[in-house]
Amino acid sequence: MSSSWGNLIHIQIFGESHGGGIGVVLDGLPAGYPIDMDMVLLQMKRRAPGQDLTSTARKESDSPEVLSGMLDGRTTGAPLAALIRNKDTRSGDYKNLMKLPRPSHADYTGHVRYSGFNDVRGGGHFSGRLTAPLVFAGAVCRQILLCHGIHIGSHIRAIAGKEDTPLDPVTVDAVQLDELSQQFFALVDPKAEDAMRLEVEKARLDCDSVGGIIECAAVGLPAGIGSPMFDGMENRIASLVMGIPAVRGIEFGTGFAAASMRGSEHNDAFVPGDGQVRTLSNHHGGVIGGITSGMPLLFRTAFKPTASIAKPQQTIDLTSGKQATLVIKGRHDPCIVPRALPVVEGAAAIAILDAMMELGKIPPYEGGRNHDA
Ligand SMILES: Cc1cc2nc3c(=O)[nH]c(=O)nc-3n(C[C@H](O)[C@H](O)[C@H](O)COP(=O)(O)O)c2cc1C
Ligand SMILES: C=C(O[C@@H]1CC(C(=O)O)=C[C@@H](OP(=O)(O)O)[C@H]1O)C(=O)O
Repeated sequence: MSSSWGNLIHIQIFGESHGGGIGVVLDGLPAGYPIDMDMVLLQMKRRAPGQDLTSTARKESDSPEVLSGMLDGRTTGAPLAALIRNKDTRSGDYKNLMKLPRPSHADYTGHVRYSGFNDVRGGGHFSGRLTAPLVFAGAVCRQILLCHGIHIGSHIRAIAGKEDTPLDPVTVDAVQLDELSQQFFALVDPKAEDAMRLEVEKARLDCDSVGGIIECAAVGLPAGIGSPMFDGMENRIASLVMGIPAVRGIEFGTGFAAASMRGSEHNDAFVPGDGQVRTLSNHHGGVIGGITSGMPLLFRTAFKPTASIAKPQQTIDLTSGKQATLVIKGRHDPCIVPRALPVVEGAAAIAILDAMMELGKIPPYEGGRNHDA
């Protein structure tokens, strides 16, 4: 399976939802950077299952065991490997799904692609659970970026059509993003929470699910990071974000709405700023020609409603080829969005760090260690 990514930072994610564990190997990290494990654990906790009624009831502590690549709280430059054990598996819930694939989950396509040998339990390697190691990798990368003044945060832009106030693409700053990136149900306007939760709860009680949108931003990024065509900043972020299970789309800046604007409306006028060129508006979302402009980088990600719902559904019996009725048992997120916030932020951090390293913008920590000093 193809679960490796990166040019300079290379990540390899392994494991299955109901196997012994899941994990990540992060290769190519710069040496000497301090990693605060409490900050890593905070991000792991934001994503962990079993939080509240918006999430699956499966309980996992998601504490990563760091096997290599760190010494005395700093990166050593060797591959950083982390293992997260699976504990609360209930594989009996998946017995009928071996032959009755869930509509909109990967049971059927996985069955065809891997000749029926794929592990369906808990979604196997397709599971949202595999985003735990992605969050670990992202939490490490974002701390390296923080040493260079780059801050990343996100909020729930919408759930089931109930909207939060958008981030201001021009004035969004480090303080706002740092605050958002510590919260579970992160919102710009906390008043939006009740209406969103109500939609999730209504869907849950209806044996159904809902989707939503996450808006993510990064500030402090210098201008000039990225490349044209196939290696642009958008391409790199999108390739990781689209790898997050249940993601259906991503748009940068004004995104699809740009299609119905005039050039005179959409163009962002250049103005002199504090020692750097800025733009008056930020429809471009911080990236032009695949290269960062120095303005806040901003994108939105659409999540579909969770596939596994408790309502009876129509499917095919893979053994007989006949139509069948499926009733899914088990513990599922009625809405994936709240737990996906640190996943999206982590994906952005990995992509940005990789792009910066490629241009030699991430030096060894403080120029390296002098053991004689
Ligand atoms: C954090 C997270 C939790 C998820 N939880 C569930 C879940 O409980 N039930 C489910 O059917 N899908 C869940 N998903 C989504 C599925 O894993 C995903 O829809 C499936 O693997 C098919 O992939 P695709 O939607 O990207 O095509 C979750 C995804 C994420 C990111
Ligand atoms: C375990 C997690 O989420 C799981 C993601 C998931 C899926 O199909 O993606 C299905 C459920 O698995 P299970 O049936 O084993 O409870 C979720 O609980 C996690 O995010 O850590």
